Amino acid sequence: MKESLENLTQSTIGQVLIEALPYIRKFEDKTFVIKYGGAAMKDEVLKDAFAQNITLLRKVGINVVLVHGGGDAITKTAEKLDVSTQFIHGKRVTDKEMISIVQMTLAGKVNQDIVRLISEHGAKAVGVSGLDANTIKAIPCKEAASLGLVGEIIRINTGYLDLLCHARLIPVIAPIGFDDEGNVYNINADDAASAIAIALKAEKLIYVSDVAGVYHGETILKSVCKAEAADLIEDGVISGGMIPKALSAYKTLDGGVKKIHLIDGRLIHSLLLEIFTDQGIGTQFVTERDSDL
Ligand SMILES: Nc1ncnc2c1ncn2[C@@H]1O[C@H](COP(=O)(O)OP(=O)(O)O)[C@@H](O)[C@H]1O
Ligand SMILES: CC(=O)N[C@@H](CCC(=O)OP(=O)(O)O)C(=O)O
Repeated sequence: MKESLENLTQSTIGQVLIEALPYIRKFEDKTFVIKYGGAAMKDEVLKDAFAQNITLLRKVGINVVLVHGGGDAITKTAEKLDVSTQFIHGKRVTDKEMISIVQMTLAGKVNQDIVRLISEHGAKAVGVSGLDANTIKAIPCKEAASLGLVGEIIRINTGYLDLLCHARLIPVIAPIGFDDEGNVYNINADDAASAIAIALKAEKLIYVSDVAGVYHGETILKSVCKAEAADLIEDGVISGGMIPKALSAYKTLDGGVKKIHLIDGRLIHSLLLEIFTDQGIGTQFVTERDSDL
């Protein structure tokens, strides 16, 4: 009995690996932008598994570009320094003192921790702050009067990111931007991932977050089109942090990226399941109902 169960397990494992083959062939040399956030950035086991997943994607020939968040880490650093934090519609009010904290936390600590973890698993990651090689050029966002130094991206230096990808390195990008006047801007990580995916003409943008997908009541929507999302936002079904995520997803679709997924970072190996299995997981954002699935 034990032997047959072992056989069954082996055959299942074999089946899963074989299922991955067409995807590995299809995605070789394609660019995937991954927005890394939520529990997969905090829990030690999930962090480790995520770094393994990223390493595997790179090793099978996918150009992986990571854009990380770190909102909680910024808030914690600010608290330690006795600086209070305020958000307006999900975006942090950022004055001169806060932008130093953002830069220090994202580019100095969060970014380098991710680079180290990926390197431990055998891929080579390069930390990229948006200021490095002029990667993220920004202007003050439309709400600058209330938000301060929060930026809207106007240009991505794709040359530098392409160079890293061609060298089979993994860019790990901290979402801060610069302008010609020497200002540094705090940029929402979902917005940064969107702009980078469009600029790199990515095959996919994947948001790794803390939910199983977009919920409508108890149901996880397998896909959600632009018109439905607008209704769900209007009805308050999509709220809070999901609003900027959904809006940035449709902006990315409009910018030419065809596949945008939201997956559950609390589920171990969710990235591999999404990319390399037939069923996929989470929610796909699509332009029109039943398109692009
Ligand atoms: N309809 C919805 N489906 C799923 N999550 C939703 C929905 N409406 C609001 N949310 C909230 O959006 C959050 C995800 O946004 P956010 O916390 O900003 O993610 P991240 O930190 O990964 O960028 C979820 O944890 C959930 O609380
Ligand atoms: C303007 C703005 O709000 N920037 C974000 C940048 C980090 C981020 O987006 O992190 P998460 O993805 O973890 O939320 C912030 O200061 O928190």
